[in-house]
Amino acid sequence: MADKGTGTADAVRPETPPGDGGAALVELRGAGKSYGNVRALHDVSLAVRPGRVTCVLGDNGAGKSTLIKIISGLHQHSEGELLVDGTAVRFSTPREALARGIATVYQDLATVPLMPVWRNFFLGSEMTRGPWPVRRLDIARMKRTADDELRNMGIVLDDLDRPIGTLSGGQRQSVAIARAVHFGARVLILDEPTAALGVKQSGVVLKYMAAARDRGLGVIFITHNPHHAYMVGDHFSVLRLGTLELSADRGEIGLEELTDHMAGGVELAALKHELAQVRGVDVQRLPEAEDLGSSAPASPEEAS
Ligand SMILES: Nc1ncnc2c1ncn2[C@@H]1O[C@H](COP(=O)(O)OP(=O)(O)OP(=O)(O)O)[C@@H](O)[C@H]1O
Repeated sequence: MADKGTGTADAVRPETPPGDGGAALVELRGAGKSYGNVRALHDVSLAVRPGRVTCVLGDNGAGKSTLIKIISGLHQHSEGELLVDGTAVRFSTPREALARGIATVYQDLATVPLMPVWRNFFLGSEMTRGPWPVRRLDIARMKRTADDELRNMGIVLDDLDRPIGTLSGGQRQSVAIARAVHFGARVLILDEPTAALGVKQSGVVLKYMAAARDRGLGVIFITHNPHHAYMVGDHFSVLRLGTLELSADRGEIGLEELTDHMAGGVELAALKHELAQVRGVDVQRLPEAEDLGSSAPASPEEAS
């Protein structure tokens, strides 16, 4: 199929998956969710395997948020099954999902901008020393551990005392990924981590997403950008109006075809056909489907 090997994609995403897939960490089987009489998700099946990036793509309203809310314990599915390590579960709270190693990094990141990087790294799980009642924060150990963990992921920040709000969006996302890895995530859900970022910063985040995958995590990458998905993805699930429109492994689909499956390809062709009937509209000047997605991320050289 077309366009399997763009140079940039190969650089971030090696052709041979680092993990063989293995048994699914998390699986949806015919899962669905209705909000009152709005059916947001219907009959969706998806497997998240260790050492692999599973991309969930879809346009606005496709059901991406609903899907991650089910897996992360914010909402319960109203049809089908959610399995963790092969056993059917029904989470009541995000804490229950976290206890099973399912961590979610949301776009807003829930950080405290004025606090230092190391403090945000441990927010809510601070290290302490000394016996009660003279127990104190173990600042030196937290700084050292945060530095080690960030370096292990290849993230080098010159000063961990900097307020996290002064880091770039890509760096903040990267810190959040390293944090989830440190606190034992086995499944990492990333909710549109590149949506608000420019080309270079998107490349940075994709690089650390690949690093988490290389450490054996199962990564769920939510995005509406097929270019970003194709840089790191091992599997692609495209949602449309709440149902699974495509489910394909990397070897089964090229970037061009993936882009066509996203809103844009088929609709644009139909729209062009309609517009061709309207006087004064030059359909030849309309963009092609692939031009509609936001720009592809930087090459890793540029991104590093
Ligand atoms: N709490 C809710 N109550 C009623 N309807 C909802 C609720 N949350 C989502 N929906 C509806 O479910 C459908 C899927 O929404 P969802 O937010 O999962 O899509 P999405 O792919 O994440 O979209 P976006 O990219 O715009 O965030 C939409 O039609 C939406 O209006």
